[in-house]
Amino acid sequence: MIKIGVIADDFTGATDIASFLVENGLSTVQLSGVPAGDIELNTDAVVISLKSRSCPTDEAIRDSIAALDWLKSRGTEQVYFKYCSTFDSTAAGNIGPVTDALLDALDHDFTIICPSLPVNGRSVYMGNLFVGEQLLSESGMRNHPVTPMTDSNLVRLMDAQARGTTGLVNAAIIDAGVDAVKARLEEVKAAGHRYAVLDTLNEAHLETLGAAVAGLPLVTGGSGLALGLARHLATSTTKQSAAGQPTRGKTVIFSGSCSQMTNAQVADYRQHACSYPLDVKACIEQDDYARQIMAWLLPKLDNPAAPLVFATADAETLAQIQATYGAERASTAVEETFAELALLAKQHQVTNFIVAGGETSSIVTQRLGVEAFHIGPQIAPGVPWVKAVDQNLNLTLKSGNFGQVDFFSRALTFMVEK
Ligand SMILES: Nc1ncnc2c1ncn2[C@@H]1O[C@H](COP(=O)(O)OP(=O)(O)O)[C@@H](O)[C@H]1O
Ligand SMILES: O=C(O)[C@@H](O)C(=O)COP(=O)(O)O
Repeated sequence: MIKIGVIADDFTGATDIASFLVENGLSTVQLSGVPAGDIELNTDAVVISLKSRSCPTDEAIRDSIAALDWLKSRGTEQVYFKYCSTFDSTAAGNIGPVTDALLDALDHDFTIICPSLPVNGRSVYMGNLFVGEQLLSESGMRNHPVTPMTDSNLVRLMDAQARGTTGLVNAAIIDAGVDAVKARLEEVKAAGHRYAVLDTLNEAHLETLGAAVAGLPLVTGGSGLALGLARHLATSTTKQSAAGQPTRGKTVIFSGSCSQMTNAQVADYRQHACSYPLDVKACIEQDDYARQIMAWLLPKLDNPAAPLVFATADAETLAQIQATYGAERASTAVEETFAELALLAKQHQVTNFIVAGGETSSIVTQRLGVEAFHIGPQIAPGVPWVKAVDQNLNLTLKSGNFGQVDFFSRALTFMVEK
């Protein structure tokens, strides 16, 4: 029986939530999409990684329902739809429609919306999402290449995207404890709302919420709530991360995120290692571009400071590129170049991949053909090493916004001899 079955809308988000489940005592396996064949699993939690955040809505629904069917066939007690802690969604919005489709398929009519992750500065107050001290709409997320966020109000965002209406459980009620939250959820439901946004300011709130929503068939949110649920469900406090320990091998770093944090991380790492700036024009126009980059990488694969290939650009440069080539054309070409490069690197015996960016990580992992991961130690909150179950591959899938400034150097220090 799976205690928590997570459907994650991208791969970095999936490793993020898997790492919080593991850190808080639940054994967890992460799957790359819905497994095609039979797979033997004996874990408390399963996280299915999809690439459904910014694809067309009907595809996102189809993939999420396939994941749900698989989880139901395994006897999952609670389903968790994991999206970004910054509520990343396109103007048409996949979070609302996928939530509605999951509720329908579970024959249920109520769920909660909880994107917060206080340890990484994502909090919700009176239904408004903050990144550090800034409203979401005033943070770097307003310049995201694929899902720019220009509204911070979760009630408004849900009302625009989803079928039903949204109520609020505010911070004062959460301070009052588990019973007060349960009573308020009943009130929100009785008022005819289909969703309740949960304020969250700190870890104590997550623990209260974890206990209060433990019985709901479907919960939705970022990875923070997983901490609360895992602490409520786990029978031991031991971290379950030994199976994902990375071993030493040829290593590359790919950065496809344009977040402010990844820009700072790339600038920091470039001082210590060889780096290759991706040329977006060449990604679009040159069929053999990935091979050219592989030729540059080849003599550097055993460097103690692993070589870095980056598309990461600041907001102004990105805007110029998007104006020249179109946002979708540019991002698709960049993603495809990283995917081809990953496959070439694997053919040249690279076993360790450190990848920054959710969309980038999703396509790289899919192209490497990994079916399932063990979750290893956390390099930063929400960013663990993961180890392929079925091949000799160690990966770090870093959310664009997460990690310390020296994240790439830190990640390299975790590898041990086989
Ligand atoms: N220089 C660039 N020009 C255009 N698009 C880019 C550039 N660098 C990255 N991208 C695209 O931006 C998107 C970044 O998304 P993602 O990888 O999910 O990062 P994050 O985790 O920051 O959201 C990807 O589709 C990537 O291909
Ligand atoms: O919840 C989060 O912030 C992350 O887990 C996440 O979803 C990462 O997405 P990207 O920022 O696109 O890497």
